[in-house]
Amino acid sequence: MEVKARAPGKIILSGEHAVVHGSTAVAASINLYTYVTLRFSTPSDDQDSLKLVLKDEGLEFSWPTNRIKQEFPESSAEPQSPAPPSCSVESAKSIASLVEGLNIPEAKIAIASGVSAFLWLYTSIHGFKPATVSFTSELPMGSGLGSSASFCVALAAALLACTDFVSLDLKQQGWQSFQEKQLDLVNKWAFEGEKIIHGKPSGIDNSVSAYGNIISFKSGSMTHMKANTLLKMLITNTKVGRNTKALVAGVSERMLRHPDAMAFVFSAVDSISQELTLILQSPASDDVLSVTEKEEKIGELMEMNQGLLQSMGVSHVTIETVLRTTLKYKLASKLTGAGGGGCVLTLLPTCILFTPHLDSDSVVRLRFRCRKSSC
Ligand SMILES: Nc1ncnc2c1ncn2[C@@H]1O[C@H](COP(=O)(O)OP(=O)(O)O)[C@@H](O)[C@H]1O
Ligand SMILES: C[C@@](O)(CCOP(=O)(O)O)CC(=O)O
Ligand SMILES: [Mg+2]
Repeated sequence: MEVKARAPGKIILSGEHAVVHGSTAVAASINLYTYVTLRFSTPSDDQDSLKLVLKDEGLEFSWPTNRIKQEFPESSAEPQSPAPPSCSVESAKSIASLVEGLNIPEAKIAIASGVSAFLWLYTSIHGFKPATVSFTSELPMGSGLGSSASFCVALAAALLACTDFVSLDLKQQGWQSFQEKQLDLVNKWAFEGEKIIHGKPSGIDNSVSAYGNIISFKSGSMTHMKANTLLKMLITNTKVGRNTKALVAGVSERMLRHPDAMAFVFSAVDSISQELTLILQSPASDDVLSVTEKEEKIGELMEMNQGLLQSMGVSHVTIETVLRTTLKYKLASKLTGAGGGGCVLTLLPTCILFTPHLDSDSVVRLRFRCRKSSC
């Protein structure tokens, strides 16, 4: 049997980092996906191992089932419980020992946390059952678009689809969607995977990847938003690699050094996200002036959020370059995701016809034409 699953990446419109400390954040899913294919071995395959294939990276790993049994003597080839366990210190050691022997190339060592999350989710749900699991993704890894969460959500979805905890008609062709209750389960398992990759995730990335659309999120609880506002966002990838776990830890350390000042920063972010939530949900309008007014407010909130992200220490010189470039065109931008490089969001007013143009020096130049007669 072969099961394919996919889960989307995301942009965070406001509130990254602060959301880890209890502030509200707003995120939307995007149409770039991570895909996973899960195929359990049959006796004719003569394969007594668990294989992980990371197609985009050109990497393939394999663990003999005996080796997995040795590290997880309690595990069985069948799922024990629908509730996801947290990875204990003992289990983390076992996973580290399974990952250590892989000789991952130094340049791709960041992948180790993804492999660890894979091993934890796979062995917790399907024990030492032999299988081949392949991944491919449209998302740039480590760029703030939630590749880690979409990896965990897609994997949890495929693994759970092959259990009795989730009833799907696997004989049916084409994509099927999970019901709300099943998504809750997928989301809980994916969160355990994110914990392994991020250290201390807020849960916003896996939630928006699992449920899609646009959500507001605070202290582990999610509200589906009925957004009435069409927003056009340009995503610029600075191509500066970074690691969410280290950036999140850096903000927590700053919080410990300056608890009072940081509490004000987080509280300001909370107000920004709440105001953004209200604007996005306000009634739609065809009137160009009120649309422009809304967009100006959203742009201003994004700029304020960016300022607060700078004060958390998660901006980067390349992010500042994108901000300066877009500001020349009076466009508001902010980093999205963990920052430190990665992607930047720019709000494109809906009145603008926009043509991104890649010059020979590989720098994106922007060309605009305004549809409004007033500007
Ligand atoms: N397709 C994938 N295959 C293997 N690991 C992945 C994949 N996608 C994400 N990961 C894991 O997630 C990490 C990136 O997550 P993170 O630093 O949170 O950035 P982001 O989530 O913004 O892309 C990678 O270094 C890797 O460990
Ligand atoms: C910084 C943070 O708010 C978002 C991280 O997103 P990403 O992994 O950079 O895509 C962390 C979190 O909420 O778990
Ligand atoms: Mg991530």
